Amino acid sequence: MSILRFRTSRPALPQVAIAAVTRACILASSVFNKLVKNETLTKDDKSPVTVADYSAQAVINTILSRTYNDDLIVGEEDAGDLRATSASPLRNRIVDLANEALTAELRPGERADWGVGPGSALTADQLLSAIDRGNYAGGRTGRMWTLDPIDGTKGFLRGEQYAVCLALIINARVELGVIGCPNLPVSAADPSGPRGCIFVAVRGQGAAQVPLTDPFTSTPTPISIPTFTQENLNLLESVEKAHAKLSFNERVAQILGITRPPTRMDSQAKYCSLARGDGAVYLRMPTGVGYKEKIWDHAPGSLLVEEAGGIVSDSRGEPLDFGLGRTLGENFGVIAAGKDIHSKVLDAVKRVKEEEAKGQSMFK
Ligand SMILES: Nc1ncnc2c1ncn2[C@@H]1O[C@H](COP(=O)(O)OS(=O)(=O)O)[C@@H](OP(=O)(O)O)[C@H]1O
Ligand SMILES: [Mg+2]
Ligand SMILES: [Mg+2]
Ligand SMILES: [Mg+2]
Repeated sequence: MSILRFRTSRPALPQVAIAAVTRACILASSVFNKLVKNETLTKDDKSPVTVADYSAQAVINTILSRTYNDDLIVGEEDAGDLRATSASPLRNRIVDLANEALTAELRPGERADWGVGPGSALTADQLLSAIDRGNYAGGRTGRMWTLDPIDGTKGFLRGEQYAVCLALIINARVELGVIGCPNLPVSAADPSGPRGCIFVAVRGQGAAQVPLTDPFTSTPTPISIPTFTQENLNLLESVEKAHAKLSFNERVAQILGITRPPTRMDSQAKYCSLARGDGAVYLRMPTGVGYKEKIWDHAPGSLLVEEAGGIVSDSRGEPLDFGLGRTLGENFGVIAAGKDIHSKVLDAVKRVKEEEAKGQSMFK
């Protein structure tokens, strides 16, 4: 196949990343309607993973490998559990789904030399190896991709928000972020209107949204964080209580005089909503059980917010460090907000931390 040969001229970066994310989004939304019980596994950390997570990672890693064959990938999933003989029904389903997504007809503006389209099917072994190309350990130097094939798997299983998330990191700095949100309304002003958005951010070039139905030929809509009035200020936060300390958020909201209820949604759809002004502050504080945040859960979202004019930091005000490996290191949480609000949130967060420390010392 010509697409497997080494290429001397590489295709434009965002287009390939958008094609990969779009195909994975279509795969995921088609799986949702047909998902049956034994197509979800529980990983060692007790979190769920479905045939959609595995096949989306296989599809995106395959496209990246065909177009940028030297690139390293830090991906969430690995194919270990799929290699057991007992996993053959699951494996077969993943192979079918991944090949269906890879070989689907080209869409307007899409090109076969991006590694997609009819004739690009792979064997089970090739697809399992593609999943395992995501096992890179990450680090401070060099060029790597980070992939969360389905971010918010629990949201996906509930039929709510989830996101396909891909970022390019060079020397620990996120240079490109692409996030696909199949269930997110194209316009928050029309929540029952059309759904499915792709968000794209390129460092130094801004942030934009394109519809999932026509990502290549439609004109991208630039997005930026607006100024919020006190009445409109609100928090964006996790749905899952085990993922973030929501009681902490409540106290921060009280200090900031926020009256509008929080918007709870799964996945990096929170960063996307913030970047286009559907919510004012994404606050994610550690629950205290020692969970380390993963780079694929924040890399594209953080660039999207920065390119939309916002600031992303941890709860000390330090930038997120994407050069530490697969995780962000010791967990100090995440604060993302527009430039004018971020410092106020940071001050409120510091105050709540002090209150908590005092509260704890009273009982010593
Ligand atoms: N214990 C714990 N603490 C903090 N975070 C955790 C924890 N467990 C999981 N995760 C990660 O949360 C990702 C899901 O995104 P959110 O937490 O933002 O959304 S939500 O909680 O589902 O609403 C989720 O991403 P996916 O695994 O891709 O779904 C996890 O990476
Ligand atoms: Mg997961
Ligand atoms: Mg995730
Ligand atoms: Mg995931």
